[in-house]
Amino acid sequence: MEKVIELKNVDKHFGTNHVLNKISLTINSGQLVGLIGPSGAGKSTLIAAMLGMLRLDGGQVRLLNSDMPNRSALQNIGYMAQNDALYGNLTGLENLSFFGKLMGLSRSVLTDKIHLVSQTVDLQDHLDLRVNQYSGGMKRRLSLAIALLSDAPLLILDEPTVGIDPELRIKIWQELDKLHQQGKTVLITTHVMSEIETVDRLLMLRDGHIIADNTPTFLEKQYQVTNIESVFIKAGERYENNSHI
Ligand SMILES: Nc1ncnc2c1ncn2[C@@H]1O[C@H](COP(=O)(O)OP(=O)(O)OP(=O)(O)O)[C@@H](O)[C@H]1O
Repeated sequence: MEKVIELKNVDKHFGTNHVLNKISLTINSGQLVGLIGPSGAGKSTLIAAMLGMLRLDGGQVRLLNSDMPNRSALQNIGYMAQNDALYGNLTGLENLSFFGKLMGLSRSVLTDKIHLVSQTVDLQDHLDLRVNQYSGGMKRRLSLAIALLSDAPLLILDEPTVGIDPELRIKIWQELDKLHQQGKTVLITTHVMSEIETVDRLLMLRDGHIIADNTPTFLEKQYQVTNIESVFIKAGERYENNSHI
């Protein structure tokens, strides 16, 4: 199986804060991977490290067979950051067109894709509104739509469902499942534990370490609980108890 993301001993401090502690990790092609951890655990930092957007204190990252940082490798990734990078003075449609053209999509492909992704995130009726008139949730949805525009084999989505209503969240997960079934690799962070039950693999980050890495079913059995929220709590408690011995 092809390695899509490979981290070896990735290390990062912010001052005295050891955010990534020699993390080694491989994600294979076609996996749907959930990344969870308490607020401030370093999930966004880990993603930035994967994308080569961060100066590391140590370690190496390979992404889609390129050593990172590598600007051209980023063209093969649909990335959604936690902070929306949108043009407020442009409409939703103009934002989608702008980013689609940057991705090199032809006019006809772009028209079809915009139609598809704006329905996925339920923004089809708001595409002519300027983005600075969008609500926070609408901006998140537009950012997700932009990440879904490309046909990239790898999607990295940092908190795509924050501020999004439950019904639409289900629709978005259906779309992610579809992309997963098409063979795409998807890495997603979330605070919504219930939505992460269906991933192939769950990574739990705490104190700069991956403290759990397995299927949700395996982890629920291991911690003798019936949901991921309880795994999250128990794995955290076990880690805290062991780290203070
Ligand atoms: N540029 C930076 N300079 C200094 N500290 C930073 C910087 N970026 C992140 N940090 C710190 O690194 C730690 C990890 O931050 P990060 O944003 O990666 O966490 P997270 O797990 O994504 O959190 P959340 O779930 O709240 O989004 C936090 O303590 C944060 O304050």
